[in-house]
Amino acid sequence: MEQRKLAFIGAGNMTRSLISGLIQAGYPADAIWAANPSREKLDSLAADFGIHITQDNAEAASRCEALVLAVKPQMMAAMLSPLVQSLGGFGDKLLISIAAGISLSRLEQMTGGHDKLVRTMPNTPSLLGLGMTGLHAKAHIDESDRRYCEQMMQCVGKTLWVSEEDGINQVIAAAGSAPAYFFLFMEAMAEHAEKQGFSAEQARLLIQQTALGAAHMVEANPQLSLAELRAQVTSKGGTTAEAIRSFQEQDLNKLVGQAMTAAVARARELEAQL
Ligand SMILES: NC(=O)C1=CN([C@@H]2O[C@H](COP(=O)(O)OP(=O)(O)OC[C@H]3O[C@@H](n4cnc5c(N)ncnc54)[C@H](OP(=O)(O)O)[C@@H]3O)[C@@H](O)[C@H]2O)C=CC1
Ligand SMILES: O=C(O)[C@@H]1CCC=N1
Repeated sequence: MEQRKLAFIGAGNMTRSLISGLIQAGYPADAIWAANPSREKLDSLAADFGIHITQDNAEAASRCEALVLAVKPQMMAAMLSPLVQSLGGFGDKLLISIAAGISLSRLEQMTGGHDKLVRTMPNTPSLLGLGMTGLHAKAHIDESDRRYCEQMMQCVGKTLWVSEEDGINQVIAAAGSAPAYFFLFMEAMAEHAEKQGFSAEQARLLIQQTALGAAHMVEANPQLSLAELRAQVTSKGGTTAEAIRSFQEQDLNKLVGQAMTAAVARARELEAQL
């Protein structure tokens, strides 16, 4: 991929995932900067990946052509305001936000009218190169900037462009927040398995291997619908049918739909607040 000078502002979990993926994909460490107020995460990024680090956001930003805005949504305005001041604007730099709940128009305001912006929504499996990232940009963002963002995110997983900005909020519900839904489901299964006499370690093994196997089955069989894969496990008059009947009696689909709707509602609420 194109190797622009790239700065990460905020050196938390998502930054670590992205830097790890970029380095593994052959992006030169010398072209990457990370900035963060506290030192510890920076030191460990420098030790692990050999990138440049600084506690001064303006230093990282001024040295780079592309910036990943990787602070918590609630910190974005407080981070950008002094940065805009000390740089006197972002010039021709490409700004890539990974934050939930901050719209492009709000980012434009926070950056003093800068409009070379791309919104992305990754998720934590990016840490393992198994991420899923949604991307959105307004029509004026050119092809090379789009390709650059897409290739960066493809270093840590798969990507999907959404044509409407609200699609990013739908990506949050279906992918950004979604690893936690699967963890919650696995927690519930593990808790029950433990109650039936398995040790915590045994319960985790049973459930993690099954979840992994199920995800691989989906990936390896694109010709089969999810319902068909489920049908393959569900023998007529058998055990699975009873478990599925029990889920459906509780209207699992409605429950899941409500949870995803709640995630989108919260993302929209943040967009209105921040
Ligand atoms: N976690 C997830 O599953 C996902 C998160 N996101 C988005 O990614 C973004 C980052 O999340 P995540 O990596 O999990 O969060 P983290 O809290 O792990 O990282 C945020 C980092 O920003 C640093 N920071 C705080 N203030 C500033 C500042 N003024 N200048 C520079 N750095 C600052 C913090 O430093 P310190 O700790 O030293 O205060 C921290 O290291 C969020 O906007 C979130 O919405 C998107 C998709 C998935
Ligand atoms: O929970 C959150 O707000 C962030 C965004 C998606 C995943 N974590």
